[in-house]
Amino acid sequence: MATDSWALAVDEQEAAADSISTLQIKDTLEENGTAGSTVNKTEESSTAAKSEPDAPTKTTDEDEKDDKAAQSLLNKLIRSNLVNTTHQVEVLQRDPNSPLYSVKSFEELRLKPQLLQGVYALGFNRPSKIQETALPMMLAEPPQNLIAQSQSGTGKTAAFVLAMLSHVDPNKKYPQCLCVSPTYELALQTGKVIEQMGKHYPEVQLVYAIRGNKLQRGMKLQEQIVIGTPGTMLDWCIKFKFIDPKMIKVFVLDEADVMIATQGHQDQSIRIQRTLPKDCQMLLFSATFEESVWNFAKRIVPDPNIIKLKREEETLDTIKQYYVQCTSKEEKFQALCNIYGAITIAQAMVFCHTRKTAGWLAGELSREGHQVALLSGEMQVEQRAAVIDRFRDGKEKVLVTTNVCARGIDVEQVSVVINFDLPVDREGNPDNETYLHRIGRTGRFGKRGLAINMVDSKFAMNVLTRIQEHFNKKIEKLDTDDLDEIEKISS
Ligand SMILES: Nc1ncnc2c1ncn2[C@@H]1O[C@H](COP(=O)(O)OP(=O)(O)OP(=O)(O)O)[C@@H](O)[C@H]1O
Repeated sequence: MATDSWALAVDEQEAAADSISTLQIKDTLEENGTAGSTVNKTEESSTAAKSEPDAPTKTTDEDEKDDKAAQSLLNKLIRSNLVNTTHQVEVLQRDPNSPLYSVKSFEELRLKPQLLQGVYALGFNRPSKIQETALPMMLAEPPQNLIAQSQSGTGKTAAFVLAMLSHVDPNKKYPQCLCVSPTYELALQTGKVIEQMGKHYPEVQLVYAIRGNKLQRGMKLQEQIVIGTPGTMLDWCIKFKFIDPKMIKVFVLDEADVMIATQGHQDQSIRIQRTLPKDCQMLLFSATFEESVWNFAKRIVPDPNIIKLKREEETLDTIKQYYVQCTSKEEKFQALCNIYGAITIAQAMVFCHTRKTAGWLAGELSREGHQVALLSGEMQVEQRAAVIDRFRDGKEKVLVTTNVCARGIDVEQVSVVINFDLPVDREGNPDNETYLHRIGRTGRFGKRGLAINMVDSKFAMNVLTRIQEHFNKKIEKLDTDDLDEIEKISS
């Protein structure tokens, strides 16, 4: 296929994606004026969050698009620290005979002093678990390829940013590192980390290869690091030749699991990769590692070392589970009020099936005098981040949300989870995984948690029974008209 025809196809694809969404980025996110960033922000929009502010209230979870990119951005926006992890690192070396290095301090990595200063300025005292093993591999000579998987917030971004900054030659004024991110906003977030970590290394410059950042035809980029989305990056390499791919030393593909969720991104990334020299270091990161991600990773990264951080098994062992039998949503609301009247609940998350129910319930609860936060799919990502942030700070005591909206978001201090509606999939079958994930968050770190399920129909009772069977754990019946009985559950 001629270069121009596929580039046109990419353009059309991106334009179509852009027209769906209208995410506004807060000023704080757009402060990218430093380190030579040449970004034209006026034309940007994104596929990260498909918000529909004027759309009528939808009634099914189906409408609440499980948008991985939005979720990932949300987690980044609200996170101020490393995720607490006791996970084990699993390492698969390309050459099992070569010694495996891991470092316990940043000094051991012999970083450039400007970069060490940047690391400390960010408040990092020591490498995170994934960084302990990944950094020596990434900084090794000759460079090693790496596929790394660990949950969000474990320090992957900081690790590859440090690797890119370490590998560039600031005296050479052309691109040497390419970093591909699934969306404009995620690229911007990574760019921010590059700017912060490279704060004391101003000779290294960064440019954003994103739609709307229009460069003059025929120009050659002078910045050493280019970060962007696959379509534009590909154009800049092949169609416009702003970048000479043959000079690239490090290629990073971030958020591979999000990347493959967008049609076309996979092909574009592979096409970029094919233009790079054989000895270019290929690094791929992903929060999850299902088969599709793995297949993609293998095509992008030849002869990889592989690092995996195992996710902690969620368990229902430390959680007391109850159900309350009702006949309507009004009765469920009353039961909820009774529970609140009888026991002191530090913070609770209440899950509803639809946005409509969530909105209604939040309204009723605040009329009862509760400090309620509502997290809903129609909110823009940044509004959602603000809501979670306030809840995490304890400004609100109850967070009402829908399952889709809150998936993958960790609020660890919650002591009670209430399933106002039980989680079901689109066919109406019990969604055991979501149940475990919702409930599992209450019993973290050995603390005892409490989960209360509201049942208002034969259908819901059947779902509950199947959940019980699946986990082989009894869910006790709770009579919410009996205050003594409710009091007992909190002891
Ligand atoms: N060694 C470290 N010490 C302290 N904080 C760190 C360290 N490494 C990273 N962090 C901080 O922890 C948070 C998560 O790190 P980072 O964004 O690199 O994780 P991630 O695995 O890339 O997550 P995501 O997949 O969501 O991007 C950030 O706020 C980052 O500044």
